[in-house]
Amino acid sequence: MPDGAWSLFFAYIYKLCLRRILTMKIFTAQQIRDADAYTIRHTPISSLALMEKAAIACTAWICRHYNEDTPVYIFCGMGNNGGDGLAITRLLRNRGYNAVAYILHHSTKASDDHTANRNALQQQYHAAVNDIPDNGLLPQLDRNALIVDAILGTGLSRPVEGWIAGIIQQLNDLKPQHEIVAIDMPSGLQADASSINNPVIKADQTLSFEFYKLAFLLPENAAFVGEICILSIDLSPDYIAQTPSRFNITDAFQVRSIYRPRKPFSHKGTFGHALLIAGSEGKIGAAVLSAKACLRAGVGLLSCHIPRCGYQIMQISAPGAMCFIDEQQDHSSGFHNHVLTPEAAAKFKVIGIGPGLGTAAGTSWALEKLLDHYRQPMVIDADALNILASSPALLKKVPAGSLLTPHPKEFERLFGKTANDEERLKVLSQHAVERQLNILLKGRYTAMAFPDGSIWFNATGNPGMATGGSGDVLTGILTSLMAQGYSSQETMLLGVYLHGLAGDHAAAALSQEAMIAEDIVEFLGKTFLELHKLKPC
Ligand SMILES: NC(=O)C1=CN([C@@H]2O[C@H](COP(=O)(O)OP(=O)(O)OC[C@H]3O[C@@H](n4cnc5c(N)ncnc54)[C@H](OP(=O)(O)O)[C@@H]3O)[C@@H](O)[C@H]2O)[C@@H](O)CC1
Ligand SMILES: [K+]
Repeated sequence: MPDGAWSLFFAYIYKLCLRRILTMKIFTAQQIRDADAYTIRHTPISSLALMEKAAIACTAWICRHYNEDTPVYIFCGMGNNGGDGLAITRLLRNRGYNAVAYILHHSTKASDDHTANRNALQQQYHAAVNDIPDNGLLPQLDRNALIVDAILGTGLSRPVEGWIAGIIQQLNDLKPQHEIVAIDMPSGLQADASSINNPVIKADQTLSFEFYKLAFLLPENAAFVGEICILSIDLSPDYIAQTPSRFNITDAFQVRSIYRPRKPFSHKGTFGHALLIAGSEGKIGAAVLSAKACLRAGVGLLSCHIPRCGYQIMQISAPGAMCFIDEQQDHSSGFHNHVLTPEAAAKFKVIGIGPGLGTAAGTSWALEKLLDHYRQPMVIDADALNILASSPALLKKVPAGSLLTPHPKEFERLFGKTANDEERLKVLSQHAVERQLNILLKGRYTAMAFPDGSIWFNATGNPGMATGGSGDVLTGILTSLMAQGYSSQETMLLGVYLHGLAGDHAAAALSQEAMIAEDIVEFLGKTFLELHKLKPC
């Protein structure tokens, strides 16, 4: 290749990598509007051309997923979201689809780009433009038609009510006979605030421009957003790089840049010695799963502190793990003894505690003693969190930098109930900052709060992972990564990503229904191999 071609090629790859890194940011609706305005000001693209780019990307997506026989009804609002819908109608018509736009007059004034696209559509396909006046009725839809929701996007300024709320309700009632694809946002959904109890379109698919919106990642909005596809429209990388975002989402490239492949002269001492305190009578399985995951995730040495009843089970199930056997038969109450002196504590690079631990009085007492002596960051999960939840004084003793891994119920026990998911995120972040802890709130998009106030979301994983023991596996992975020298933040981002991806591989091989927690452990190897193959950007 000639020199000029090489430099163009490298510039293209650089831009791709940069874009990947930048689109991990989750912007507010206002920031998205600013990105739009900045792009129009600083690059040779007009706002109408940007809308055309967005419409081309949506049209291509629709054509990939629905054939030309599908009647397409595109409901458009009066702003630029509606403008997108009008442009999509024209582009679908150009490709031979029977697409018809219905403009809902919820406002007396249309945006400039809406008007321009209305005129363009009308000029080319006069019959494809229909107006529904304020208080007007929806048309009768053909069988198996596709509904495109281009009513309201990021310009939503208040909860929807009245006539337009009724339209949203009627469109939702047309499911499941008709699928709904939402353009940029399901109409009625607020990008940055809770939409609980508001009328919102229930999309099967949301085609979002450039970024995830915070609302997409909140469990309370799952029924509105459906599947998410992020379509790039080349918003200014400069704006994106310069603009701070409190919320972010991890991706493979970022995780790859955290992951450190092994050097040829490494030995097991290089990868740390972890102490896992887990298990009680009837819950030794949790300890085993966690231990297996810890070993599979690459720890150098693993010691497990378990009650007497678990000794043989652990040795047979996870022969790679060493065992400390508690004096108690059915629960542990002597694990604090490992850290009574700084020399003893220094033996372990990290302590992971909680899976299947139980909340016996002796266990609570030992946890308090452990926290009195141990000042290194720990991984704290399950029953250890439940013990902390029962004693605010104990929670205060958790070493700074520790990693807490509550599921929503445990979170509520620790930090109280909240009215909605937006408030829950605030509480999550507030505790991470005030207590200087890393707290990950498990969910479809696990939210990871850092002590600096930022929140990262993870997108790997699937509903098949909602199975007993999945959390124990995560604790094992996190403990393993911390033992190998990853910081608490690196551990959270990398560990949660790996756990989800291993779950995705397990689901692909076995189905979401049939996969069990052990399978997540089994597929960790494939996940590491996949990460290894990626080149860090
Ligand atoms: N960002 C980008 O880079 C790009 C963005 N693009 C697209 O632009 C979209 C944003 O467009 P936008 O700003 O015009 O806002 P939009 O969502 O159409 O709504 C505004 C209209 O709704 C009205 N309205 C508001 N609230 C209401 C309510 N509760 N109930 C009823 N009406 C309500 C409001 O009128 P109002 O009544 O407030 O005077 C106004 O008429 C974005 O989502 C994406 O699709 C792409 O084209 C390309 C690049
Ligand atoms: K929409």
